[in-house]
Amino acid sequence: MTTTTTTTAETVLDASGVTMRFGGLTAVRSVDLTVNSGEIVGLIGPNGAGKTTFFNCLTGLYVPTEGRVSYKGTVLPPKPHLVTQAGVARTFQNIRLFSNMTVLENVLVGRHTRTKEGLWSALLRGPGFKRAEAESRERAMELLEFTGLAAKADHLARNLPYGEQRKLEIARALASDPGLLLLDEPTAGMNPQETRAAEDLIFAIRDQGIAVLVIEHDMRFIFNLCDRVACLVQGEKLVEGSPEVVQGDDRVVAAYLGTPFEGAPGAEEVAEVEAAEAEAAASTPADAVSEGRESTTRTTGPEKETP
Ligand SMILES: Nc1ncnc2c1ncn2[C@@H]1O[C@H](COP(=O)(O)OP(=O)(O)OP(=O)(O)O)[C@@H](O)[C@H]1O
Repeated sequence: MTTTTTTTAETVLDASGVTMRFGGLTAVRSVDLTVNSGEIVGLIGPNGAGKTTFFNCLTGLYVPTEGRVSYKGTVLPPKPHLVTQAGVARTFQNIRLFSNMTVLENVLVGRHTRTKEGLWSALLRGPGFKRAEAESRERAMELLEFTGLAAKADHLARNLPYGEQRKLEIARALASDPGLLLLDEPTAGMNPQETRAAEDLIFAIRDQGIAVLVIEHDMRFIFNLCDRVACLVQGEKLVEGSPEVVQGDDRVVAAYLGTPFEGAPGAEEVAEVEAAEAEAAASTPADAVSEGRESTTRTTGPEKETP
């Protein structure tokens, strides 16, 4: 496995031995991944490889069966709001906006982890609350400027075109002032122009000092954007390295095409099943005829006539 490590940068995210099982299914198996300050790291892999499950383990939505996730040297608590408070924000594969709230209100919701005013202050609307509210609005408007949505601050979220809804999700995530932003398929459903704009936005986010971990299926986007890319296959990290290294790795191509290769995650199990099936197929016809029953393993060809 090829690994590129930046030793001088601060480690922002350190996921170590993360495993997530759902009953008998191991969706993520012993995955290690770091993200350093100033980096954009990509997470790729075929459908069902475990990418979103891994994100859910990082953000407290799932409690990993095994493993540990640290942010800037501190182990993250397995509760989404505490993870956000610690400095890790995320967007979702399926857009999760408050569709009947305005664009500005959506960003203000994302701001709540950074406001200190409590319930009584909010109910009494005292000077502390008003000051905090004004600051939140100012910050939210800054973020809308940054993401190019300021002109639509008063529009209902549901009336935004799809690409802008994705941007709004990012603005809302940024409202919690994260040090690490996790993006789950940020360009899904976007046209090429919107995808290019999303790329520029993510570069700008990185330039503001926020490390980024991004899941994407658009390979051109990911290889253009990322400093480092990790490829998951059947829950295991198969390859990690620079975009050039990952792009040129035959195992990654094979994994996407579904071609089996030596050492592939799950390949041993597949080989065992295939061997057992071959053995059964070789022995079953004679047995089946002598015992007067049909083979259940054979799927093609007519039954052979016995003289
Ligand atoms: N809550 C759950 N309960 C049971 N199985 C789950 C659950 N969440 C995910 N899985 C399974 O875990 C595996 C990994 O799914 P996951 O959604 O993480 O893959 P992915 O790489 O994000 O896929 P995609 O690219 O299609 O979004 C799949 O087999 C999926 O069916």
